[in-house]
Amino acid sequence: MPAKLSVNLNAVAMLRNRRDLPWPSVTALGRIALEAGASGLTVHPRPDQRHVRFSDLQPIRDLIDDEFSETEFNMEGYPNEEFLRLVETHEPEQVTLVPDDPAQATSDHGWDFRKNHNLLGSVVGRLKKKGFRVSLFADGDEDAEALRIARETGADRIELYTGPYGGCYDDPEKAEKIAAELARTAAIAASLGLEVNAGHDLTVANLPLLVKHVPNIAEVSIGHGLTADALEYGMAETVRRFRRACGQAV
Ligand SMILES: CC(=O)[C@@H](O)[C@H](O)COP(=O)(O)O
Ligand SMILES: NCC(=O)COP(=O)(O)O
Repeated sequence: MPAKLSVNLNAVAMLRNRRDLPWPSVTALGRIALEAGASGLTVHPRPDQRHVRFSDLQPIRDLIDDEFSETEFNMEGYPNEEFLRLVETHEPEQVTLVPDDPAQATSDHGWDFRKNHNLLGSVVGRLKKKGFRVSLFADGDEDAEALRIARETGADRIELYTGPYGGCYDDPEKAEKIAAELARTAAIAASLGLEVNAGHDLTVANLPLLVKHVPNIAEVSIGHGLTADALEYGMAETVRRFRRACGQAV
């Protein structure tokens, strides 16, 4: 089954925030992405609202409910009380928990599952009680014990952090090596009953090798590289290009 594509709208929101004007519209670009066959929309409402604002969340929820009910909303964030309240208010189908410090420039590492198993156990328990699918951001080099701990939190999925893989755009040998390590981690995760997502710095160029090595990726969430391409090809054509790169028949 080819990986599904969830379009991350952070970069669209970042562009919108440059001026006190309502364009580019996060929901308008989200609609084009879903019309072109994306399986969902992802946002990462950071505490400083540098890009996606809390006021963007309900319009995205309404867009999916009213016009694309077969697609999904995925919210990413650090599980502080503010974020958990946003999740419980806007009810995304999936919540992706990341260990980000508010001052971080971007998400650049996964959870230390051994160190955070109490925090994650309690937060995942709260989210599972409310029926959310929970994914935990992972470095992708975890051993079986760490992945077992991740599974024992009650989480449904891990999301492989593919930043280092994306950074190998000029080093095919290193890309191959990292893809093989991600495949190893994904296979152990699957054997423990965890589904596998992936995301960060993925592009049309690097997706084919990743999905070849890691055929059990359920969903990739992509924003930066996809938005860059959308400036060149338009959002609709870009989503089709990324879907093909995931191995989808388009
Ligand atoms: C979790 C992850 O890798 C990305 O989805 C993250 O949302 C990127 O955040 P910025 O768009 O703020 O860089
Ligand atoms: N979880 C990854 C994501 O949503 C987007 O990451 P990027 O493509 O903006 O690097």
